Amino acid sequence: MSINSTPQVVSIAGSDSGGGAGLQADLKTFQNRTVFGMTIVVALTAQNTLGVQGSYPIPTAFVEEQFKSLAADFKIGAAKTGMLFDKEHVKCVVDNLKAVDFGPLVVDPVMIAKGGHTLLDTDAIDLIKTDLLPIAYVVTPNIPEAEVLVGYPLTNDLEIMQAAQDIQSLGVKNVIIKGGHLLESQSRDYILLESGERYWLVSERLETVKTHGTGDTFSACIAAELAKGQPIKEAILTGKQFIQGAISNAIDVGHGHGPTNHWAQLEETISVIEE
Ligand SMILES: Nc1ncnc2c1ncn2[C@@H]1O[C@H](COP(=O)(O)OP(=O)(O)OP(=O)(O)O)[C@@H](O)[C@H]1O
Ligand SMILES: Cc1ncc(CO)c(N)n1
Repeated sequence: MSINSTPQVVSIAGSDSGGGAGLQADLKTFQNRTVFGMTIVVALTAQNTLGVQGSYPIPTAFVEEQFKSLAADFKIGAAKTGMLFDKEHVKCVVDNLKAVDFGPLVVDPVMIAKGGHTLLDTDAIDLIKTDLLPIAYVVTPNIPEAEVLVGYPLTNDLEIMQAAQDIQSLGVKNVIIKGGHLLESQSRDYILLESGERYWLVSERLETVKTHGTGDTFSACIAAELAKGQPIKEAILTGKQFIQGAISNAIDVGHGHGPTNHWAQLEETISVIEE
């Protein structure tokens, strides 16, 4: 009888046919970080480095069937969510997560693709706040997503720090507000942990258009490290080191906002700045 001792992780998200974001980015990241990766497909997109040409939901009954298949066989040590499509799918994912033990949950509250295509109906946002975040261990909004979650603009550090606290008060234990959208010479992510510890993770901002799927790759790496039993602070640092390595060692595919390099190594030049 198997004791399922190899670290296992699942991504509950949408497929990116272009391979740089969504489930494909997650699986590539899991492979790099040497955890066994699985998927629960919530939606499909026709997508490339130029944008999202179309999207299509998987029937919720079939999303549920995938949950049941995995729960019946594997010992999943961590999970992440990405593109959840609409309210009905958020509810399905929440109900199913409550019925299984997939370990700590990383929620990447994916809303809009970098090219502007909607990946989550806006009327699903309330349910993310009231039902998904209370069962999440970590949430990783970018600045626009954090603004939607808190309902006010984030224009300076103080507002970002306040937003992290307001998001934590929705019930999620650890909050990371990603600074990839801040136009500064540094790329700074703000972290508020369950313990109350708060700090910025700072790296050199890389001048590139090849940032398709950065958020997915970052959160997938955190989920992979949690599945291996890493404490949250180490898992987040590894996520930042991995995304820095994946952006800086560029690959050349597609004609638009190219994907990151999922076979890159960790880039260790990250500073931790206590608040
Ligand atoms: N140009 C860059 N140089 C260095 N780090 C970056 C850059 N862009 C993003 N990052 C880092 O990548 C991670 C993801 O941040 P970002 O804000 O881009 O996520 P996102 O908008 O959710 O991405 P996506 O929607 O493409 O998945 C963060 O750790 C951020 O600091
Ligand atoms: C399927 C999918 N999930 C997430 C993102 C956000 O990067 C994307 N572009 N596509």
